[in-house]
Amino acid sequence: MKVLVSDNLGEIGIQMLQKADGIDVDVKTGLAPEELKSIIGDYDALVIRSATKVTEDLLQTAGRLKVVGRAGIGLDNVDIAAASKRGVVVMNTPTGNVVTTAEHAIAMMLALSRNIPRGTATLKAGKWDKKKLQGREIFNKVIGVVGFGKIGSIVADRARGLKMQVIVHDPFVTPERIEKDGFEAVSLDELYRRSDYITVHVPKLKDTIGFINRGAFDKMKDGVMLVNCARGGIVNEADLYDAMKSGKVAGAALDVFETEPPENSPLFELENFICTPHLGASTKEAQTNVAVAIAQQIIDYLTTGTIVNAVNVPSVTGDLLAKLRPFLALGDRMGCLMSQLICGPVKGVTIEYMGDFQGLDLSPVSTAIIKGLLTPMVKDMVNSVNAPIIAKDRGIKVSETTSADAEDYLNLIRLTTETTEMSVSLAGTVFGKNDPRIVKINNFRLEMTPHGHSAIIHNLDRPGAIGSIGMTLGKNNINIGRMQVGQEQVGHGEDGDRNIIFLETDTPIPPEVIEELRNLPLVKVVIPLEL
Ligand SMILES: NC(=O)c1ccc[n+]([C@@H]2O[C@H](COP(=O)([O-])OP(=O)(O)OC[C@H]3O[C@@H](n4cnc5c(N)ncnc54)[C@H](O)[C@@H]3O)[C@@H](O)[C@H]2O)c1
Ligand SMILES: O=C(O)[C@H](O)COP(=O)(O)O
Repeated sequence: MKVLVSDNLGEIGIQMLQKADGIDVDVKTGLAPEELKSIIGDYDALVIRSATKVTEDLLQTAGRLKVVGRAGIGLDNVDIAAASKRGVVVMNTPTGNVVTTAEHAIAMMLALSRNIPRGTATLKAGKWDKKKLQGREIFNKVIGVVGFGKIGSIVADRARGLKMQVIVHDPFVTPERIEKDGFEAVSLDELYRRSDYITVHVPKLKDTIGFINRGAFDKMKDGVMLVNCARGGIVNEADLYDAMKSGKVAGAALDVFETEPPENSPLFELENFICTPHLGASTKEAQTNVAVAIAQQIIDYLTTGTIVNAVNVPSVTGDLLAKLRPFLALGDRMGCLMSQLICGPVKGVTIEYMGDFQGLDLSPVSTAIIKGLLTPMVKDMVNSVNAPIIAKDRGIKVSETTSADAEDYLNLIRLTTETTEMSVSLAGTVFGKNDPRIVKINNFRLEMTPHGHSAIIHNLDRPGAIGSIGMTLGKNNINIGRMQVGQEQVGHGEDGDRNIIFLETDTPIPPEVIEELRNLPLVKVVIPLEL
């Protein structure tokens, strides 16, 4: 496995990757997009921060790429939809730099309030501007925190420690939750109206781009101070300039910009504007945290398939993976078997989880089923990242249910597929700890270990039927490794007059032998299977 580190990653992360068995690491930072494009085809994993742009164009040439690991939080520089379509897992490290970034927001607020950057610059320039640089206390001032996620909630907590009055706006967090943490939840308009300081900690989304704009500034208190250590573009820089010029905003501190690095920003000419070059996460501690986290996540994914902190596929930790593995294997095989039993375009899939699954999150199992079902249709294009997307693109409606009743089993997964031509249902279970079995196909009960070369044969339940099948295979030199016979249920547990025979053979059954079997008088249906 080859890993390319294309942005500055803490040395400890590079060392971890270098020490990992079976992993080769190249560190090539500052590459131009064309240079990166020319080499990305050699790599299984790409480790980035915010500088490398992972575009659709780049991904098109990244034939081997399995995972993009972001040492940090923001993924604005990654085309996640394009990565998902190509089956590339995108992971980040959502917690490693949150304390550091929250501290940066607090530092910006204090630096702004006490004119620290100007004090430093003027003094170094030989001036003693003591009179001009009078600041303001933050004690008892109102700070409005916009976005009460990981960073916003730490900022709120630190501001409380500084004896500020903290008000919070986050439409996706209940007021009860905000109040439980001891803060006042308010509407955005109220936050604008009451705050002496406003600090922004929201992601850059369709709804948050430019949402601190002229209209927002108009609603703010005169003399407000603004801090943005979240993402460039959340604050409209042209409107901020006007609001500062007019005196509405007494000071602003930006760590992030609409364009990074910003070129000739008019804000730079304003004395009460301070800034840092996207330094929010840049402390030794945070960079160690995110480097260690991403290196471990990449190693785990490449060596054991464990997925942690992926944004485009459910996280499956090693522990959970160990418990889920038998069900993942069963789900994948059930999907694969189903794809060979149906004909016609698939309209919908219903997955029923019945019985005891020890409280496990089964969404990865559903993805494994869909992947198994789609694999024969789209081959290598499908994997556990893009399976749900491909199903959706094909108009396949997937529904899941759970219930306590698992018939005679401890746990049972029933998969029903509706195509334009038929409806097929099959059920599987895990025996013991790790033994997947198919136990029902439509109304036929059986006990099938789903792997290898096999065939399903429907025959009339008459003397000589099974013998004729065995003879035909023997005559053609095909050894039966295992044979199971089940009976059709016609209702209330009664058996019908058809058998279903499941055969495992040592070698595939050639098409001409399948035809021979189909021509036997008591045989009705022969379906060859490769599982
Ligand atoms: N400057 C840096 O170096 C740096 C470092 C780390 C993170 N960040 C950025 O900081 C921001 C916050 O990161 P986080 O880890 O706290 O994210 P998070 O996902 O934990 O929290 C974001 C919060 O914003 C809320 N939110 C979403 N839309 C909102 C809206 N319209 N109004 C109010 N609240 C809204 C969400 O409900 C959520 O609680 C992100 O933009 C992230 O990219 C910057
Ligand atoms: O999203 C983040 O983690 C921060 O913006 C930090 O970005 P950086 O890793 O490029 O400093």
